[in-house]
Amino acid sequence: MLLDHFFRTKRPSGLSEALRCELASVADYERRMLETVDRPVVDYCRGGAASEQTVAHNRTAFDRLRIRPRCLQRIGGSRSLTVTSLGISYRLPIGIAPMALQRLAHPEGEKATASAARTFGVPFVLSVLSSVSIEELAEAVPRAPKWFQLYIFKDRELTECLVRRAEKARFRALVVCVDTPIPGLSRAERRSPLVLPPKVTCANFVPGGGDAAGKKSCSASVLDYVRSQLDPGLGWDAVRWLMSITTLPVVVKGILNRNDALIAADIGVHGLIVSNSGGRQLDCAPAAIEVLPEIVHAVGSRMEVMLDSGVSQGTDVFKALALGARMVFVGRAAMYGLAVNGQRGVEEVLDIIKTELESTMLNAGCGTLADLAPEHVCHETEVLYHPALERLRSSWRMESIRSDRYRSRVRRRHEEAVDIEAEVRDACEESEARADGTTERVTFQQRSVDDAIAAVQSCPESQGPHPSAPTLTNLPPPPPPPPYRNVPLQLNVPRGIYRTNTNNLSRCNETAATGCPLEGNSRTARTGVSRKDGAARRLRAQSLQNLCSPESANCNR
Ligand SMILES: Cc1cc2nc3c(=O)[nH]c(=O)nc-3n(C[C@H](O)[C@H](O)[C@H](O)COP(=O)(O)O)c2cc1C
Repeated sequence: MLLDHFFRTKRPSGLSEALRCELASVADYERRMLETVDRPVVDYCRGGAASEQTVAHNRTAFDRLRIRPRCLQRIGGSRSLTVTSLGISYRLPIGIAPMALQRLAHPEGEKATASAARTFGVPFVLSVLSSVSIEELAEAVPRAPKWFQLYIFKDRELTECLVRRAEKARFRALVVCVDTPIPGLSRAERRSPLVLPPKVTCANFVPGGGDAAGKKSCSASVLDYVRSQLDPGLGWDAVRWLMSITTLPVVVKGILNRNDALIAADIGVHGLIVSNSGGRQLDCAPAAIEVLPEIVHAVGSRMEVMLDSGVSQGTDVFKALALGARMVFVGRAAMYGLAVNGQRGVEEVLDIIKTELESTMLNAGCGTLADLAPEHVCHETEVLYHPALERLRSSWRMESIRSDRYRSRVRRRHEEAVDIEAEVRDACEESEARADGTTERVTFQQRSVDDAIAAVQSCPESQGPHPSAPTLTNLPPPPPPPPYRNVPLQLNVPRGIYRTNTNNLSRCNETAATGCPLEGNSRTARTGVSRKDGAARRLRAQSLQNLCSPESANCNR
């Protein structure tokens, strides 16, 4: 009954085509899940530790990375996404992360998720806190590529027993979670505690679910018992111990620090998963994707570095793989699919992510996983604060300031008595501020882009390949700009763009004679001044200017 209450009747038995069309992304599945299961289960699936900053941060950290495509890469016909991990070949570089108590989301629980993983040829990691036991799962989905996640409990006998059961059930790897010295603090759970329905329990710890392990506890508070077995006193020797009792490859999950990664490599673990457990353990931890590059840099050549936390779309997978992850795991994304439509839902979620990954790869110029490289990803700040752009910006700022000065002088000229002497003085000062001998002003775009490229080429960072500007530095020198008089005057130019253009001046003359349709023209037709003949040219420009001024008798506006 209680189980029915949790799996409310809202769950569709099979998704209609129309409904499936609405589910085009993992976010759609998340929204749909809200209507499918009860609030405490929603909180259990979506929630994180304490203020849930890490949960949010996992998302924003991915969003702040930009994908920098390469073009015309001669992408061949082979589009395989196959990856080899821990000696086994998988069809996708995506796995399903361990998640406890999946029968809360769907009656089939872990069996459905593992079946979906088998369909897609990806690894499924069974949580030690699963609601389907090791043996039950192995029997139900014998051919799914299965890994087993465990904690090293206070009771080592219990831990060893679980390892033996996983080995016997032909699991392919052990994933030891090291970021959980105590259970995560969930505020949502504190507000509305999750009451497990009788049929949903930690199946590995109840009689019938196993042998010695089951005898340790069969009370209703199995979960509490398992939680009490978490050991904050563990050290790296415990991982060494685990490796000593099994022949299965050991993967350490929950690494966020390069020093820990180095220790893991030193003691010879086979792989690690850079993870903050989806923000469910330490609030305010860094996003996994943020620390991935430093960890890959530290130990990537010595072991397989994988990642989970925050992966919910193909672009996330692309970014993680480009930054050096061998494989990524999805947690909540799979759980949402499971809650909405069981095995089918998980398959659809995997299909969405796979399709998005393929599309991202092709659009970024990558035909195979081997083509993905760090050059394809950069942080948004690298784009926004690149030295070349800084030059561009400062150039723009200066032009704007000059432009404002110019405009305010024009206003004054029309509103107050014009002090020609002061104007001439101003013009001279302005021309002094420019490089000596400059008699013409070029457009903002031309000058600042040339400056920026020159700056990048001369700055020391650009001597070697600059990670964020490889193409800019490799560019041949830009061709000389076209002769100045050939550049047509732009009417809707941004503030600060003026130039000498006799054609336009004469056009302005013509329009002035017939009635000036565009006052803006007059603003752009300004003559530059040099130190020598600044005053004279300035005066000439001003008289032309006045022809088109609003006060001009020809401009009836
Ligand atoms: C509902 C739920 C239960 C989880 N249970 C476990 C668990 O039993 N053991 C474990 O190591 N990680 C557990 N995790 C963490 C996942 O393995 C994984 O690190 C995390 O979900 C990845 O982040 P993502 O959900 O943003 O993809 C759980 C995550 C969720 C969402």
